[in-house]
Amino acid sequence: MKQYLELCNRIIDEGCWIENERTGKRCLTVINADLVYNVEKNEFPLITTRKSFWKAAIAEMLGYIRGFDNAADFRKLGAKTWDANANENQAWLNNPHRKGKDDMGRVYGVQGRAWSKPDGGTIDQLKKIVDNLKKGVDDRGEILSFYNPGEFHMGCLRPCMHTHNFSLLGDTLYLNSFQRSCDVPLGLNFNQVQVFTLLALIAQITGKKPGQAYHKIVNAHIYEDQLELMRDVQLQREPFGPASLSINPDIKSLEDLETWVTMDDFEVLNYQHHDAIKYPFSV
Ligand SMILES: Nc1nc(=O)c2c([nH]1)NC[C@@H]1CN(c3ccc(C(=O)N[C@@H](CCC(=O)O)C(=O)O)cc3)CN21
Ligand SMILES: O=c1ccn([C@H]2C[C@H](O)[C@@H](COP(=O)(O)O)O2)c(=O)[nH]1
Repeated sequence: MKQYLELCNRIIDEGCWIENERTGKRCLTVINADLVYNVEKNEFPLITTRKSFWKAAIAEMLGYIRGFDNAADFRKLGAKTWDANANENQAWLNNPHRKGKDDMGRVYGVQGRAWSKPDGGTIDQLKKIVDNLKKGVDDRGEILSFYNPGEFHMGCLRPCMHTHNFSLLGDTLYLNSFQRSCDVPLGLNFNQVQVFTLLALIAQITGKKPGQAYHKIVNAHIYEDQLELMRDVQLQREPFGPASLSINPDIKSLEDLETWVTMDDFEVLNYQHHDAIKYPFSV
């Protein structure tokens, strides 16, 4: 929580106002933030100065693991977060690659599970990582990348958290996650949960101990219509102590994650929080 508050305060104290063409809004922006989550000690990085809808964040991550390309599939798991980008952005609605209502195109998990090869066929990046880690192998290239510039025109949004790089030191699994663009009031609340949970889950299904997750953010911003709520409401609240995450121990394989796992398999313990805040969302 401390590192989240420090980043919010830094944006407010030192941020630069930058015009964003895609959304038509101004963003108060800083460059570079490094957040660390202690997964080993189960210090779940949940925001306490407002209610966090952490189940939707985990549902989103599970959808990426499953390679979903459709906002309706995310909704069924419990995340409405892709509805707007799939159905309300004019540039995407006009895009000939859009396959109809709720289609997101070749984004995130599609790249993670079915990266197209130039000579035909696809690459399942996640399966290769899980298979290697299970065998105790870290080839120094255990990288899950959603960032495929050759297919940006076939998706509704370029991935923000675009790369997850796993590392094994003995029996301990580490994760470095890279994010190019971060909506700090809305997105980061989700992204922190996702980085933590991704390491916890991959460690669990590969039989490794989770260590630290390192989350690097490049462009961290607050949209102009979110600033007042952040500065005058959320940042005026006293944070509560940390929560922890409990994951169903019966989840043992990538196939389990792909088939029967639901949000009922996740529980948060000791979550004390202030009231929800409804931040404006920019499509
Ligand atoms: N401008 C913008 N910010 C983002 O954070 C973002 C995007 N666009 N586009 C792609 C995804 C979608 N994400 C989202 C979308 C919506 C919420 C959101 O509305 N959260 C609310 C309520 C969540 C709920 O009820 O489940 C929140 O209070 O956190 C969060 C993240 C993160 N990403
Ligand atoms: O996981 C996510 C996904 C998206 N965001 C935010 C960051 C930006 O505010 C927008 C994406 O806009 P771009 O013009 O493509 O940078 O969505 C996030 O914080 N986390």
